[in-house]
Amino acid sequence: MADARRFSVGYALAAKKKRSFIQPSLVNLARERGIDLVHIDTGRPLSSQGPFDCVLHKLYGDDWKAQLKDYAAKNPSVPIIDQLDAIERLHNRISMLQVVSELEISQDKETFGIPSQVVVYDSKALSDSRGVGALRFPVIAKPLVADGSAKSHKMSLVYHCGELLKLKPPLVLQEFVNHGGVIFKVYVVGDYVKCVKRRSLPDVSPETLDSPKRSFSFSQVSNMTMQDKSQEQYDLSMHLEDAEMPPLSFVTDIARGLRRLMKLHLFNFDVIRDTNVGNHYLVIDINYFPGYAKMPSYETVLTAFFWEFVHKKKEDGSAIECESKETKILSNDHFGNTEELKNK
Ligand SMILES: Nc1ncnc2c1ncn2[C@@H]1O[C@H](COP(=O)(O)OP(=O)(O)OP(=O)(O)O)[C@@H](O)[C@H]1O
Ligand SMILES: O=P(O)(O)O[C@H]1[C@H](O)[C@@H](O)[C@H](OP(=O)(O)O)[C@@H](OP(=O)(O)O)[C@H]1O
Ligand SMILES: [Mg+2]
Ligand SMILES: [Mg+2]
Repeated sequence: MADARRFSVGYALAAKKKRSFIQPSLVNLARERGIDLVHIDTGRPLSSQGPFDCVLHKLYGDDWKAQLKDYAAKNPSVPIIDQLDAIERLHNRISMLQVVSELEISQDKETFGIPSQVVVYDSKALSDSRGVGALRFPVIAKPLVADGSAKSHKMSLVYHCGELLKLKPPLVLQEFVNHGGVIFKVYVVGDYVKCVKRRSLPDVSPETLDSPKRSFSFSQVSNMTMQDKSQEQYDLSMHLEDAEMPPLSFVTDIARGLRRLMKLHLFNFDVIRDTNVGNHYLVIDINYFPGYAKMPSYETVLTAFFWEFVHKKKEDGSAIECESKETKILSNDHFGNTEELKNK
């Protein structure tokens, strides 16, 4: 007999995130599968809302943290996607990438790592060449904190060390790695992994480095929408269409390893392929609860994820842990088709 029980997934999201993620197509598909997506009003105590079968959230600030902790203490059987301390690791661009070096994955044909980087806490270190260490220019200066603000996405590509003095710490100086102007974004939703291509910064030639070129600022280059014609031109010149994807098994291994170490269900990471090496990949960014609406078939994938989550809870009678033994794993092939792999 069909399961007539309905489930309620409470979501606490900033207005912009709500607009992009809570699309009618997702709400309707989830509803058809017996799952109601319910807005959480952060102006009222969380504990007075619900009941929920699980809580989904991406908000910053002490008030929300206190609300969620209070709710979790009063409702220990309601799973929270994801835990605050696990998410917080991604709010600092140093701790965010440390986890990559903890991955234990055999590296045969393809290898991976992170770019060389240093953290700079005060301006004095920028005028002292020891502060910059052995970094090779150009470097990308990234705000240390990744807290979802527009400021935290404002980066600078710096060609010469004299230009560093203009920057405002705390920041991370990360070696810029030539990667053919194409970035791979790997979306993770529980056990589901999807890799897509996006445009990125063009390579920097040795001639450019020899010229007195000035640093420049940019923000969220992979999401940039240029005027149609220039966008087309740019993608053509970068051979975006032709760029070879990294092997799916390789990115999936990294994704599953990161998921297990970080104890997170919802994130994406950015990977570039070092053009000088060819089969060496660098993880440069990890984002909690990214823009899933940009992922193909996001409604199907997210609905399946919620379904698994609430049913798992129902079967066990308890909140599920990140490392629980899942019997049904959603996977995807190179063509983006979703398939179910049983008892993997
Ligand atoms: N080390 C690097 N070498 C080459 N290009 C880089 C490097 N780091 C970042 N980039 C380029 O800069 C862009 C922004 O960097 P990053 O992804 O760290 O910023 P972000 O604001 O956190 O991005 P997102 O919008 O994905 O959260 C990347 O998408 C890529 O195009
Ligand atoms: O708003 P903050 O907390 O900074 O998070 C952003 C992430 O950093 C980005 O990675 C998301 O874009 P992508 O899904 O293209 O990576 C981006 O997606 P969005 O702009 O579609 O919401 C955001 O999720
Ligand atoms: Mg990024
Ligand atoms: Mg980011």
